[in-house]
Amino acid sequence: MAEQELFLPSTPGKFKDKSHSLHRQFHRCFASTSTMFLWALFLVALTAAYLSFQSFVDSGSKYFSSAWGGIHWERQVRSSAQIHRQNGFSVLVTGAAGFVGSHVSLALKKRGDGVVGLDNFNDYYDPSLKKARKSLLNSQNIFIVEGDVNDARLLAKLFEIVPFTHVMHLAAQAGVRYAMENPHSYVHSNIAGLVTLLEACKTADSQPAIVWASSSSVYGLNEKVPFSESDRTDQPASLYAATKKAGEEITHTYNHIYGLSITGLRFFTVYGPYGRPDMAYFSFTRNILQGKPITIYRGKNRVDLARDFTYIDDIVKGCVASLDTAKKSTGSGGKKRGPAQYRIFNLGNTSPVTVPMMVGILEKHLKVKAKKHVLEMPGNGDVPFTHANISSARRELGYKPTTDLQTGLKKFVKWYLSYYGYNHGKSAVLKKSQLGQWLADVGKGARRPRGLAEP
Ligand SMILES: O=C(O)[C@H]1O[C@H](OP(=O)(O)OP(=O)(O)OC[C@H]2O[C@@H](n3ccc(=O)[nH]c3=O)[C@H](O)[C@@H]2O)[C@H](O)[C@@H](O)[C@H]1O
Repeated sequence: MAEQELFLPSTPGKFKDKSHSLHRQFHRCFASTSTMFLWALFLVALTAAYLSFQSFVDSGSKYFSSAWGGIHWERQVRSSAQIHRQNGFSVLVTGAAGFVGSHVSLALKKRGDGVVGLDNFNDYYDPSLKKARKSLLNSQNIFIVEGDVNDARLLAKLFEIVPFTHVMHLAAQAGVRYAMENPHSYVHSNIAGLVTLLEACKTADSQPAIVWASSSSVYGLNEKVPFSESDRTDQPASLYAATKKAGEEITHTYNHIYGLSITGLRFFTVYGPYGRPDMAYFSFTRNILQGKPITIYRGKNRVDLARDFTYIDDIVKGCVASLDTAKKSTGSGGKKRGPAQYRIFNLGNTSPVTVPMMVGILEKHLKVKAKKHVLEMPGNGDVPFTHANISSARRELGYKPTTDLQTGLKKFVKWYLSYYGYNHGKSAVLKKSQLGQWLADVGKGARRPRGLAEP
């Protein structure tokens, strides 16, 4: 009985009650489990929806933030890449709205090659100058895609649309001293961007040959002159130089593993019309015309700094000759099929000029005396001098610079005054009569500077 009581309800009611409450509990429990299940399902669905929305936004952000894509865009890319000469190239020029990039693009297009530009139009210096270069290229039917070399999807798309035979890689974060202000921009463009581009090139079927811009700054603190390609390059003085040196090693790796044909060009302080406003000859011109002082750095023991200033037209010839002599890449679709060409050349002028002498030439062409502040070179990445040995480029590329600094700066000043006018930004320091003289002496055939009445 006691046992029975253990297993049977003492009263049916009680039992009934108990079973009912158990049933209710079970029901409640089931109900709450199913509610929980439904809630969980709802939460999972919500999370999934959120995540997929996020990834849509992430992947789509490129569409939102950049101007590429679409049928019209593809048509522009195809048309720009069209070749108009026998055995011509189709070239992707990165940094096409930049100084060297715009000049090289125009030269290639002029001789009938297909050219597609790529540029992110960043604001390292006045983007309106980049827009002006873009307009110039557009007028010659060169289309510049607005985008970043770090955008792998964009690069894949471009290679899908055009079977580029060559890539002229000139997009980079330039400037030696700015690396102390914004070091990450150098890593972003000169390292990460380079790798993204090489990945796209290596995967392409067939792979393009690559010519790209390294820098004289890789010679760093070397004292042996002139600088030869076989000299040591393991003591860079700036992060800029270090990223260019890293670029040389990285391109070598892609050459070795994937069979990409690589030509690296060590440019020596390139100057000329449509140049970079951050460079000394350009900012000095602006300051001299505005009556502002210029700072001239001087090395240890009061030694003048010197550069192997190289005129843009000579550099363009070196770039084009590099494309012409580049052998094909041997790989395709990410697989190497044999050893590929790997070259490095100095593209300099072989006649260094000191910074004070460069200022003297500007003063002569501008007919205005500079207000000079001479300052001990700060330890900000500068090197005391550069001087290129170009025998290798002469032999292999037929490279022969023909413009000395006098002539090159005369052409630059002529362009500067026709582009900006003589009172770029601030009040003019040149009188109209002085300008008339200048036009007679220097600017024969030049357009009258903007905003200036006939002298
Ligand atoms: O060959 C290169 O690979 C590099 O060339 C260029 O660098 P640099 O040779 O340093 O040119 P740039 O700045 O014009 O200074 C010229 C001289 O003026 C001196 N300088 C400069 C500024 C100033 O205010 N005062 C001054 O004396 C300065 O001390 C120096 O002695 C490119 O910018 C760089 O991107 C890279 O391509």
